Amino acid sequence: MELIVLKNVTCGYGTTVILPRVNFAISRGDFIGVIGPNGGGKTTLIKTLIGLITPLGGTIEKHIKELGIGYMPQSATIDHQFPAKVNDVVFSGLISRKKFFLNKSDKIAAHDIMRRIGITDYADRNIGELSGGELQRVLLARALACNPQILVLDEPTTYIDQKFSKDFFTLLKELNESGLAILMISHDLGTISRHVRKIACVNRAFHLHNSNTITAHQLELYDCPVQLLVHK
Ligand SMILES: Nc1ncnc2c1ncn2[C@@H]1O[C@H](COP(=O)(O)OP(=O)(O)OP(=O)(O)O)[C@@H](O)[C@H]1O
Repeated sequence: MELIVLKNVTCGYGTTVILPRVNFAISRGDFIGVIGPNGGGKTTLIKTLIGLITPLGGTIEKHIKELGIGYMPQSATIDHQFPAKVNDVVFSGLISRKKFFLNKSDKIAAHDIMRRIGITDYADRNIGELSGGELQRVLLARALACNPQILVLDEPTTYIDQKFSKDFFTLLKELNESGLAILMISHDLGTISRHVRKIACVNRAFHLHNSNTITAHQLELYDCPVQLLVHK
């Protein structure tokens, strides 16, 4: 079942085209890794998908509910000094243009996801006091709080340690197997290959590779220079 369909979508800013004519669909149960060099357009693509940037051309069809997309931004882009408590940041994932007040069941669902991610102990702390890894967990809980149909992750594992990384991918696998579509940007092709089903190569053009393994030759064909690292 297709959740989002991009038809000839051109992504960019003002008059600057970053990705021309992208054709691609995200379906229930997809797990897509997004790779590409710095400045290739990965974040631009994701921001276009979730509606933070208006496409310069083409159409995006969305067959999802209100708050159907959970977005975990790069933690480096977050203002750590913003005076907000962990609880409030997680609950903010449930706020939309149509819904400004949370009911009891929203809060129970948000607390449940906080428990699954292991952040209940610091629910009342200010986000400015958290380590990079702790903040990343909070951002993941925020993205999942709305029980989304699509989860979009921008470099989610930058600060997290090996132990949580394992729990993190186990949780993603469980959610994905129950139908959640996941789109994950990562510079680590080893991590991508181990967890995703398809790979999107983004370098000022968009190519969808329908497998989780990719060779150096294929990366060259897609004009997508990414280092191939062997993980042991
Ligand atoms: N708000 C903006 N206005 C104009 N150009 C922008 C804006 N944001 C990003 N860009 C440009 O768009 C291009 C693609 O950037 P983008 O952040 O999408 O790349 P990326 O593939 O996510 O890179 P990275 O791996 O470094 O995070 C870059 O050249 C960047 O300078």
